[in-house]
Amino acid sequence: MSGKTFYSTVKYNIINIVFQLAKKYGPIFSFHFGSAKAVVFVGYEANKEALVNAHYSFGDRGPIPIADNFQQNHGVFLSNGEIWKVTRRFMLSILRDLGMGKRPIETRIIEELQFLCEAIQAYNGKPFAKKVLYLAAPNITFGMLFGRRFVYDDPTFQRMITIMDELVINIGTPAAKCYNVFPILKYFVKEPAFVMDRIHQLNEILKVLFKEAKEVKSEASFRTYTEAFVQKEEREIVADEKEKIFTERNLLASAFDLMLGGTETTSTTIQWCILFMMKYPHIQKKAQDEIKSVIGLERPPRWEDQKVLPYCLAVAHEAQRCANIFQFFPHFTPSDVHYKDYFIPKGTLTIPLFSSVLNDETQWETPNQFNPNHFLDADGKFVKKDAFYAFSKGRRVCAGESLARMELFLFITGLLQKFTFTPPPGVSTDDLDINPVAVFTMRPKSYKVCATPRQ
Ligand code: HEM
Repeated sequence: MSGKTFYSTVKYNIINIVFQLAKKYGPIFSFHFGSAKAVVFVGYEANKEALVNAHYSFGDRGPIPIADNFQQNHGVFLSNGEIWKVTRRFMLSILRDLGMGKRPIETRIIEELQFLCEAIQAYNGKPFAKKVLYLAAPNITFGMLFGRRFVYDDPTFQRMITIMDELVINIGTPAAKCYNVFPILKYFVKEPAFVMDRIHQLNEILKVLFKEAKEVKSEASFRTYTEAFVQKEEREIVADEKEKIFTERNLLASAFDLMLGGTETTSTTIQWCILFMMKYPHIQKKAQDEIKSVIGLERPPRWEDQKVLPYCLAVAHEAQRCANIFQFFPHFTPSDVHYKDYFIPKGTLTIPLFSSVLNDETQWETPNQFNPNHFLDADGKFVKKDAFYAFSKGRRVCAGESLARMELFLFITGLLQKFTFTPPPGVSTDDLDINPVAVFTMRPKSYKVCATPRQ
């Protein structure tokens, strides 16, 4: 357990404010959000009730105008109704067919881990920026979309990463957040136009990559999400269905969802984890000792090793809990709801506050500390925690959860197997800043890290 309090150092901590409000008004309360009313769910019990037990009542996606401008009720993240239902079902089944959470993707992740280790090794123990830790996860998603990986300095790869980065920053600026509440501000805020421009650029790149991928002949019925989607599109045209769902518009929108879901989230969590490992070297050492004694330093970790590496698995989960990259995601009531003693009208914005569950003191022994023991029993065995809401729960639960879990365990364990991570010379563990930067996600601030190969 770390001696330092995690959240005592986090300035402007909205969660603490919300907990104070919940103490005064109860775990479900409303406030005015621009001209609209929003209902907030605070803590484990309230969120479980809303997201799991009453998931149909609170299962629509709430509006995020800056992103709705380009998704226009397509894809999965930001859509509702029939298009969401059909596209989500299709996405989940294709990702499963492509091996999400199973051996084919495991093999791909382990291969990508070697490339990441080589990129880190090239710094020869000298400091490198956290950006390097961002490079591996996108290639897993890109493989599912385009059927290939990219070398890290490939200009198209770099351009896609840069665009995603610019989008994540610009969707989350204070001005963009104001625009989301008051869309009338569109004439005064630069972000909506900037975001649309980058989406346009990204779509042009995607179209070229889809075309290139189509030219590769393969025996399999489909090799990528894109191929499976286009086959569906062709069948829909033949069947002449009126409400077409498998359109190019929806392909671009759902590919964007996979890119955002599959790059920013996992990569940012890896960056957080390495920061925590530098900050709490005794925890890093304990994880490394476990790896050395159980699988050694040569054979890459496998997914089934999670059963014999409980401490590493706990570190990956605790990194996610403390990183808390999505504090909440807006939901919406699809119809009038009579819930407990409340009447919540159709179309009300509801905010399940994941952070309030991940920091709920009734569920976590030391919610404000980085403490892998949260996920271990007295015998050191891994325990699943129902209050682990990093991926949300219920109807809108993250569509890439099993992929993300596998990536995080394998990348984090594989990195700790090969390297010891320390702050650059002249920087102490106390100097390491674990306050987040709030963009669309909660990111760690810029940092540099040294990686020393383990013998
Ligand atoms: C550390 C990694 C990840 C975290 C923490 C994460 C977290 C989340 C959260 C909190 C939501 C919103 C749920 C809600 O509205 O209640 C979400 C939705 C989603 N995620 Fe993830 N995610 C991760 C990785 C991924 C990956 C790897 C993919 C796909 C390859 C993905 C695809 C999606 C999609 C498509 C949705 C929209 C689901 C819907 O609205 O029906 N995510 N994720």
